[in-house]
Amino acid sequence: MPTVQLSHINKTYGTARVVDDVSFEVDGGEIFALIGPNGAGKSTTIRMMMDIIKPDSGEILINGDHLGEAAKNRIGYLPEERGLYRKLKIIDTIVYLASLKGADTAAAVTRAENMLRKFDLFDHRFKKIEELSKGMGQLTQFVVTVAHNPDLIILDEPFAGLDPVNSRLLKDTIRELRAEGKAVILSTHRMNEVQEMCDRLFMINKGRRLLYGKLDDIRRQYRAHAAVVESPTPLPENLTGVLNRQVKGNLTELQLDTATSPQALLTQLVSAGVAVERFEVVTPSLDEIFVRVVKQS
Ligand SMILES: Nc1ncnc2c1ncn2[C@@H]1O[C@H](COP(=O)(O)OP(=O)(O)OP(=O)(O)O)[C@@H](O)[C@H]1O
Repeated sequence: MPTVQLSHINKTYGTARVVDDVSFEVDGGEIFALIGPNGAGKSTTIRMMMDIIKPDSGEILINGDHLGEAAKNRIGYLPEERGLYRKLKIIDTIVYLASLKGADTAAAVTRAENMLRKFDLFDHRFKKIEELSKGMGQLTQFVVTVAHNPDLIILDEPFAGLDPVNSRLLKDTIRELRAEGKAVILSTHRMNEVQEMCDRLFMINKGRRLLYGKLDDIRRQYRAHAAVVESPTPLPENLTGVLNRQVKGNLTELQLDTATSPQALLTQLVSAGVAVERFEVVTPSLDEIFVRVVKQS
């Protein structure tokens, strides 16, 4: 059973349909990206998953259940606008919020303390939130988000403002949560992070689905008819199907016509006796796919 399942969700503000027939599901043990340009409908979709606002129509199920209190307690949400009570100590914040979620507070504290150790925040656990730096506050809020051991973890721009070391620590921790079987939804504008972290994605624009599927499948689908060849000797001039070539040292990037597959090019190179040291089909980055797909829509 999927951890979260959205079926045919619609939301209209005034006359604007800001979420239009959106359906997707996220399973335990995966990191799922919810991406799209500004104003696409991501936050509205997340707010509906959190039951902060209601969809006009459609269904949202958490572990197969409708969004009641029990189902909502299975969610951990890190909002983009961070907000913890500034006068409260880290440890008290964790206890308070875990108890609000109906969790065993002792278990939540143990879980949180282990994470605080990882983030080098354990010695700060009796500090007030207002005494923390921005990055420390952000990591603390992440710990608070997952302390009650939720099944579904929704993270809105979780890496914003973190230094490279903390960013890596947080990435590792998110991967560990995936390994524990959690469903993680990552909403971000940083495509390199999606490419690095996520198994599947949903791209929304103007409330509608643009892309939905496995990251690898999507990147393969948008592969260009191009290949990069590394060879110590220049490539033959008379290769069939090559529209354009760019040479940089031992590397040559070849643009192919639509009738010529990269495999056919490789066969030609091998039969011409070229010493191919590396051969790579050019796969666009998610960033390039994002720009292309949004422009087309
Ligand atoms: N409370 C509201 N009342 C009216 N319109 C709203 C409301 N909330 C959001 N919208 C509109 O819904 C659309 C989607 O907004 P949403 O915040 O979901 O986008 P987003 O994808 O999260 O964008 P961003 O990446 O900029 O955060 C926008 O056109 C926005 O103006």
